[in-house]
Amino acid sequence: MSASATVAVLGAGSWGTALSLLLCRNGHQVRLWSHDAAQIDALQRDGENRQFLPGFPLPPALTPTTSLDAALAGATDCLLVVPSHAFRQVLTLLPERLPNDSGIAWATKGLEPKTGQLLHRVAHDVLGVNRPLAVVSGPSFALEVARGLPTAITVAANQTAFADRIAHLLHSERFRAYTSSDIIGVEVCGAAKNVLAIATGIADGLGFGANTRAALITRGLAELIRIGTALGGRAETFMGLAGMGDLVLTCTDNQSRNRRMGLALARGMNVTAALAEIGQEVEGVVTALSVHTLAASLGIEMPISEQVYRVLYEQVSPEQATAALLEREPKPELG
Ligand SMILES: NC(=O)c1ccc[n+]([C@@H]2O[C@H](COP(=O)([O-])OP(=O)(O)OC[C@H]3O[C@@H](n4cnc5c(N)ncnc54)[C@H](O)[C@@H]3O)[C@@H](O)[C@H]2O)c1
Ligand SMILES: O=P(O)(O)OC[C@H](O)CO
Repeated sequence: MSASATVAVLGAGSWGTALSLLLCRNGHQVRLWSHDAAQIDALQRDGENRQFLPGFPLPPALTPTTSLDAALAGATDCLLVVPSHAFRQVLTLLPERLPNDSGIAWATKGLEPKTGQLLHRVAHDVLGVNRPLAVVSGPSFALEVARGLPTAITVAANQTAFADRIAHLLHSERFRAYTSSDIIGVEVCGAAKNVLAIATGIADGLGFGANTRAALITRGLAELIRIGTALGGRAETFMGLAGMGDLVLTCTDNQSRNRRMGLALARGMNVTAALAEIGQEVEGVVTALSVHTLAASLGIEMPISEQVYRVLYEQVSPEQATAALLEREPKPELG
């Protein structure tokens, strides 16, 4: 655990709130910002985040605010936890409010929806390439972190000292933070695993068994490695917490909104209705489109992710998508 810091956490959904609780438990002060005044009113009134993470009282060290100036003034650290669709928009508000050399970390998992860019590339666009940047990723359901259940994640940064700083802020006996220098690999894992979690939800929803689930996870990992290494990530990253760890977590547990999207699609629900039922961000829906475009432009085969894209965007039924996967010709497993 590091000396007491003042952290601006930008994004007050379930993950921003859970990380804020963790930081407060670690002895830090947190300013939790939301763009939504009604949400901040509710946090102040209820003393908890009833909408996104009910049942966890907000400690005195946590100050909810709708003012970005108040959140950032004098903050020692800044952690973005907004959905990927809001990432650039929020990032753009930061340079005029932060010293030029202050680092920025994020725990968002996804690609920029309109461009398919990795989020550190968006950060380069907005902030330049010299600032310390870090991404926090890995198998971590907000609810379990809020409950203090043991969790391990990865912090990948462009500067070793910055990875160490963010890891130390988050690290505790119940939350192990490992460091990495592979931002690309860690970002690809966090984004693309969501598409594979939708696939596994579909398979489980259609009544396929444990064999199918294991096959999807393993062949899904091969897809992650293929696209991630083509984009410049290191192969070993995909075997770690941000890769295999998060893939297994989201493919196997119904706390995952992406997996629940797949289960809903298998019940015959359309995407809009399923999103409304889930009521929270489901990053894999837009990421499936970006992965489809990226894989095509890189000439990479991602058959499972491709079928998820077809179900989401081309009115292919879950049954047809499954049949298309099963009808593929045999091929060598490796290579
Ligand atoms: N929930 C988890 O367990 C978990 C774990 C790891 C990573 N993540 C990632 O964290 C990110 C946030 O997810 P979440 O689970 O907290 O989402 P959530 O659905 O719980 O909450 C979304 C939050 O984003 C805010 N928001 C929406 N549009 C915004 C905008 N334009 N500007 C600013 N804020 C906006 C909403 O007000 C809300 O507070 C996602 O990328 C997700 O993949 C989530
Ligand atoms: O609920 P999901 O599917 O967005 O997954 C949440 C986290 O990414 C799990 O690590």
